[in-house]
Amino acid sequence: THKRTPKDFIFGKAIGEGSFSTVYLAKDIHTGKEYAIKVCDKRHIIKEKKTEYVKREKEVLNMLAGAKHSFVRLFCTFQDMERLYFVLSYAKNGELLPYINKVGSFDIECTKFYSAEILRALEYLHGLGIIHRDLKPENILLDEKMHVLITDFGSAKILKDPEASVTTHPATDDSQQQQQQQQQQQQQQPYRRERRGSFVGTAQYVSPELLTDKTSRASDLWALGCIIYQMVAGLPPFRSRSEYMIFQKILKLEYEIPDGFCELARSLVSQLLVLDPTQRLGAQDEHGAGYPSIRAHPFFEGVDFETLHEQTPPPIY
Ligand SMILES: NC(=O)Nc1ccc2c(c1)=C(Cc1cc(-c3cccc(C(=O)NCCN4CCCCC4)c3)c[nH]1)C(=O)N=2
Repeated sequence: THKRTPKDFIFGKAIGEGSFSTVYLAKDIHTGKEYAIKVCDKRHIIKEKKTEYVKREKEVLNMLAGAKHSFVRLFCTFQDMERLYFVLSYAKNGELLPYINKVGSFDIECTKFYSAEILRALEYLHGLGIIHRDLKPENILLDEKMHVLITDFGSAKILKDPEASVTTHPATDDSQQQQQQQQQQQQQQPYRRERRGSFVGTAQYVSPELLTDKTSRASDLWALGCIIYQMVAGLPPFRSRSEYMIFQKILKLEYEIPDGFCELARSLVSQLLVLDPTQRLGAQDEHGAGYPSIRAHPFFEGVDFETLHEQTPPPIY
């Protein structure tokens, strides 16, 4: 097939906004197929010193080419003078977040199903030595049949030695960190520390170690805990009017379980929202062998993890 250009597509509405990109619904003129095309402005990426993030996203998407489901696929890339184009899967039902907001909170069957689909995706991702690092309901998409497609790997980390459970970065001094955090508050941007190799995702889902410069696959397990909490309660566990206040609550593990919160979900969430990443449920499971200790939690009683993708997702109402 010849190298595509923007002229091969009819661009429709914007369906997503990344920090350095806009995602458009687009139709391939030749096949009529719909895609999501992520368009990145070259000048902005260079100015913000984010070329590494764009390269990393393409590298991870290529590593995921063998995954049969659970992740958006990268079909092709091309560029023109001003922009880079990533032709990605179009997830017809969009992000998980509007569904949580629409129904207020998920019932237990929905929470179990979608938590299990996200866990299966993390097992595959971590099995390849990839940490997502910005997992949140906006990056969990739903395909035409309402199955999960994980997206946005711009913040991902590829562990060189997947056996290494934690990688560390030289910590910045507090004053520099606080100053940067105050800067971030004004911008209300996803909190990314502007230092070589260091970043964090989005405040509400950031694990404590991401704030103290240590990255591990357990960071995604923390985000999973936050997302399960949010499916049950309707809101994320750590909330405040500023990102800095959210970080303080995370580091103090300051969150509440509302009345009526399902006891089994509370038990699972409390074993994932653990400050020490090595003590989180699943953190001690053997690398590359999935998360048997999370699957075994009573919350997932009755879930058949091996046939999730063949199952009809429970209705969200
Ligand atoms: N940062 C990223 O990588 N972002 C990406 C990447 C790939 C990608 C991506 C984002 C996609 C986002 C997306 C957004 C949408 C969408 C946008 C606006 C509206 C809708 C929509 O109305 N969906 C119907 C379901 N709604 C949901 C909420 C309740 C009412 C009914 C979908 C569909 N797909 C996508 O399909 N593929």
